[in-house]
Amino acid sequence: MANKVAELIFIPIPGVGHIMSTIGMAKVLVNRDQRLSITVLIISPPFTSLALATYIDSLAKNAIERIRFIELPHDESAPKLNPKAPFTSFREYVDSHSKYVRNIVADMKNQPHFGHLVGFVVDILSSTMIDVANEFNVPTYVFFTSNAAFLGFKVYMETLCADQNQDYVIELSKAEGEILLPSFVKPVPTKVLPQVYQTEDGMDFLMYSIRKMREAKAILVNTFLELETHAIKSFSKTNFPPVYPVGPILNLDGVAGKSDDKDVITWLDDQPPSSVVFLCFGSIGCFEEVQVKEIAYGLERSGYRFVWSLRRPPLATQSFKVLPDDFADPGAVLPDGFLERTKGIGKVIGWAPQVAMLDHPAVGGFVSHCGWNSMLESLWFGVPVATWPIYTDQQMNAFEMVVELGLAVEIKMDYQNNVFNPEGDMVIITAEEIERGIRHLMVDDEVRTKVKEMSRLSRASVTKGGSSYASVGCLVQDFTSNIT
Ligand SMILES: O=c1ccn([C@@H]2O[C@H](COP(=O)(O)OP(=O)(O)O[C@H]3O[C@H](CO)[C@@H](O)[C@H](O)[C@H]3O)[C@@H](O)[C@H]2O)c(=O)[nH]1
Repeated sequence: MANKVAELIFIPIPGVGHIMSTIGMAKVLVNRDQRLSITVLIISPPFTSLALATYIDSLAKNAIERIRFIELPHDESAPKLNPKAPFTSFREYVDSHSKYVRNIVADMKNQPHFGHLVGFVVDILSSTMIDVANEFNVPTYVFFTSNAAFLGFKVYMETLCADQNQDYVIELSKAEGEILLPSFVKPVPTKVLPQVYQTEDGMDFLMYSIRKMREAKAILVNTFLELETHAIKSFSKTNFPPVYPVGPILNLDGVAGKSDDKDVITWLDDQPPSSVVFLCFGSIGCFEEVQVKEIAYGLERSGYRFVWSLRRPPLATQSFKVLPDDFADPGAVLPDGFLERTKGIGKVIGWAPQVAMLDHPAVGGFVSHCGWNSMLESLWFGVPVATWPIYTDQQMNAFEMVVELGLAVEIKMDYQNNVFNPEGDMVIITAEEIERGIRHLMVDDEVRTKVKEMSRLSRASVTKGGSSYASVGCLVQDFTSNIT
């Protein structure tokens, strides 16, 4: 009886943008085939994040059939995050949990109700767990939470490093101009390449993780063929493991925030259709006070109704130990009288019920940091985006959305802020640029029409007969092929 069940071990990393879609992937799989059973091992976060803690808490409260969650012990002796080597230290932190993974899986395998272990599904940031999967003689699959074009960039950089040396590649990516990447049709300006990979730490991580990914049996990417046709096809010319576009994988239940979440939805109920601009910068995005004020002026001048999710940066002394949180009093950083003057037309909130807001007919435009989940959510609900990327993949996502695919308008594509890059130059986007971007966002019918069409395609891709539906079918077949 037991061997009729195919068991998978999922190891997401503790970050809102990663864990939610990885668990979303698990849900898609168990809903697709009832012979699948999944254990998700939750690594305790090495930083304080209310949003993440709330999400992890919610997992224990809302049981999902055939998915069990196991929180790994919080290990005080685990390596600490080092702001000077964020990638390497985060990887080491995650890797130090291998011993718990090994023990838990060995234990589960001894239990009578446990089925047939068929594989591990890991994140790029937990790719060392491939070694643990090997100890159990099962293959590993990587679930890549960003997009195919960005994955293509990483693979290309790793290939270049194998041909040249790492320092040469870092210098190349810093040089002004454009670079041809196999996963993009258009030349990519080097100014949108992630600064985090222009350091030894970033490049070491990139090299390590892509090499590890080469050991995987397949790569699952949270994207769909109709959106990233070129990028997805570009992998067929490489010797990278097979890439399966399985998305969009969305968490349509949203991430519960505070109890007053409902107020903003009630407020939206009273606004005209497509009249409200929604500003939100993901689970980590935040700005210095001087930039906050420019946003406020830009919004006010645009005259549009708005909902603005404004988050407080961590204190410098808390660097990497605490993630952005809601302001106790946002008025303290906003221009004098701003909240009073905009009372009738706008709302400043903390953590936003983003999915419910994008689904609301009153929301007509989304100013976003271009985190990949936010991009997929905006496309799903057909809400056009104005791009304001902050770090990692976001500048390239903005370029892909605006230039490569024509599915967004630009406020900025190459912005990086000081909160996460204290040694970089302080760049301020002015109120004029913000006002211009918002006006463009709210009146550009061409982009709006394209986004609506992509919304239709994104929904079609995950329904029976769709491209991602077919990819998931192939994977399920693979997972279940050895059970009787
Ligand atoms: O106030 C908020 C802010 C965020 N969200 C949700 O949180 C998720 C945020 O995900 P994403 O848009 O991808 O942003 P990040 O949290 O910044 O995600 C990280 O992970 C992504 C996937 O790898 C990357 O693309 C990003 O650059 C990286 O920062 C989305 O589902 C949002 O709906 C809310 O519900 N309310």
